[in-house]
Amino acid sequence: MAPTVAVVGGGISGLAACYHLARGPRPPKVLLLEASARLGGWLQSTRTADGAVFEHGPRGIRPGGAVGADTLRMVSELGLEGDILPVPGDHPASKNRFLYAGRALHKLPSGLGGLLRPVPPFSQALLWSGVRDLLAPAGTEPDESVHAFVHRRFGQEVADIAVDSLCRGVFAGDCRALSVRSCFPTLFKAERHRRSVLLGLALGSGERRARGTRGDTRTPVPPLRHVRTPVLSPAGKERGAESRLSRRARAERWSQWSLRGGMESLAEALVAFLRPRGVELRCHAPLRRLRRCPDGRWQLTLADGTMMADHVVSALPATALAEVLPAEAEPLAQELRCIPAVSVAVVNLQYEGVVLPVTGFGHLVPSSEDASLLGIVYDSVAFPQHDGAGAASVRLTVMMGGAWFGQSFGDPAAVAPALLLQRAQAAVREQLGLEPAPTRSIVKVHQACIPQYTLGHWQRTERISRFLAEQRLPLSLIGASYAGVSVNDCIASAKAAIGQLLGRPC
Ligand SMILES: Cc1cc2nc3c(=O)[nH]c(=O)nc-3n(C[C@H](O)[C@H](O)[C@H](O)COP(=O)(O)OP(=O)(O)OC[C@H]3O[C@@H](n4cnc5c(N)ncnc54)[C@H](O)[C@@H]3O)c2cc1C
Ligand SMILES: C=Cc1c2[nH]c(c1C)Cc1[nH]c(c(CCC(=O)O)c1C)Cc1[nH]c(c(C)c1CCC(=O)O)Cc1[nH]c(c(C)c1C=C)C2
Repeated sequence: MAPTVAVVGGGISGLAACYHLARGPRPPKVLLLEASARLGGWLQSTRTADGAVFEHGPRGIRPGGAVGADTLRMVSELGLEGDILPVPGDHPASKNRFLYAGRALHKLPSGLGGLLRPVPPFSQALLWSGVRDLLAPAGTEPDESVHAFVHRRFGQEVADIAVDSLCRGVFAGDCRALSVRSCFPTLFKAERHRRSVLLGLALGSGERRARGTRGDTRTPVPPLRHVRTPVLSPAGKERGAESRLSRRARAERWSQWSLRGGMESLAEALVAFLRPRGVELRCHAPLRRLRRCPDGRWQLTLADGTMMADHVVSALPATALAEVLPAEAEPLAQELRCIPAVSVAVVNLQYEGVVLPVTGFGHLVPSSEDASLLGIVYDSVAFPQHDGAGAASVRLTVMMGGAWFGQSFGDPAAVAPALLLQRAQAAVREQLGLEPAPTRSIVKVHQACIPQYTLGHWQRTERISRFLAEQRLPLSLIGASYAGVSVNDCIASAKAAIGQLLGRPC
């Protein structure tokens, strides 16, 4: 009888794991368990009757690198090629990003000219920060906060303004708490291998090729029928032939892409792929308890009974997995509880008859300017196809809270949506000068939605890997909590884990 694999968590990581389990020859029996009423996790798009699309989670995926190419290959195989909305390299949303600092918008410098002269909000030419990096000795610490690392290599202003904002625009996090080794492994390795970050980025880190993108904790795993060995998978880098879509993305220098029906259509296409292949997809099915049976299989306790599985792939947030582990896995649960996640308020706004003062991807706000307001995405610039029918509209997404949610708004479970809407509208008035009231607004509070790789995260994931290996648990850990929060990283971690489980690259 084919072994049973239970995938727990129906976000993009869990769905991608099912996809790789189902598409090979002689697939195991696959069951996906999702606690909520829908599949897709943070991939959430609202489609309105007039054809507009509002993203409440990810809105753009990067095509570059091995992981970006792998996602595009999957998108092609799912038949979504015709739905792709690319943002080419010469588009304003690719070229222009802004910072709101000193109560004004500033375009982030690009090109040589922007580096040679002082460009506000920076008081000196960024060239000098580059020179500093080329001359500074290499660091010796095994990990450092992102802020400390950038301060040491590029100086205080770059750390306080540029990198503070970058960490808010990717992790909704505080660069003084986040780990450079885990959040920006390319920068960390560039310094380690070439002494200078810029040299490392220009020449490549000089590492041997076959390593994961974010960590190096991969454990070799025998094929599924023999599996009693654990997996904590970093985003995998094994490459197949480049897809036509990926070649096109490279030729047209896409900075990001979306889908005509919004990012949620990626989850829907995966569901449509999985159902006819016999994968059982169960919503309203929260996993309550995992227990190891004497024969080595797992017993999964659900709200309405129990089931057995030979292998469990956890695509849950780390803290959710910690809640269901058996008592004998308490050392693992303790590590998992130390991987926190921050909450983000996402407010979508649509305006009619207004013009943005600048055109670009959006702007970020350094924490020193306004800790509570992370940034504003100008959605209608990158993806006007999502504006819907009718008058030309401006669609914006205001993101608030993150690592500063508690101090700014209190408990995310109790905050009033009206307060968030008011704060978002005030920010749009103040920072973009749009005075009229929006014609449409949607407020969402995403609790614990972006994991934070804090200082020492790499040691935590190593200890987790070691525990899984020593205990020989038939358990794979994938998802945003471990080795990259981007959609690409989540899909790549699923692919790597299933490749190890099946004993062949996916
Ligand atoms: C506001 C926002 C903007 C973002 N923007 C971008 C972007 O532009 N580009 C990009 O690449 N990435 C972006 N990301 C990051 C990316 O979207 C996420 O990291 C990714 O979607 C996480 O997917 P996941 O499957 O690992 O986790 P999740 O989506 O969190 O899925 C986990 C699933 O597990 C379920 N679950 C929890 N407990 C249980 C249980 N006990 N039993 C069963 N099921 C359970 C949950 O209901 C959920 O569906 C953004 C994220 C957010 C929140
Ligand atoms: C203001 C808050 C946020 C915005 N987006 C996110 C948050 C928390 C989440 C997010 N954004 C990106 C990723 C994926 C990272 C990856 O490795 O692909 C995630 C999880 C993409 C991204 N967005 C910005 C940057 C610099 C990046 C990194 C990749 C890239 O260069 O494209 C900038 C940015 N994000 C937001 C705004 C308003 C903004 C402005 C310039 C929203």
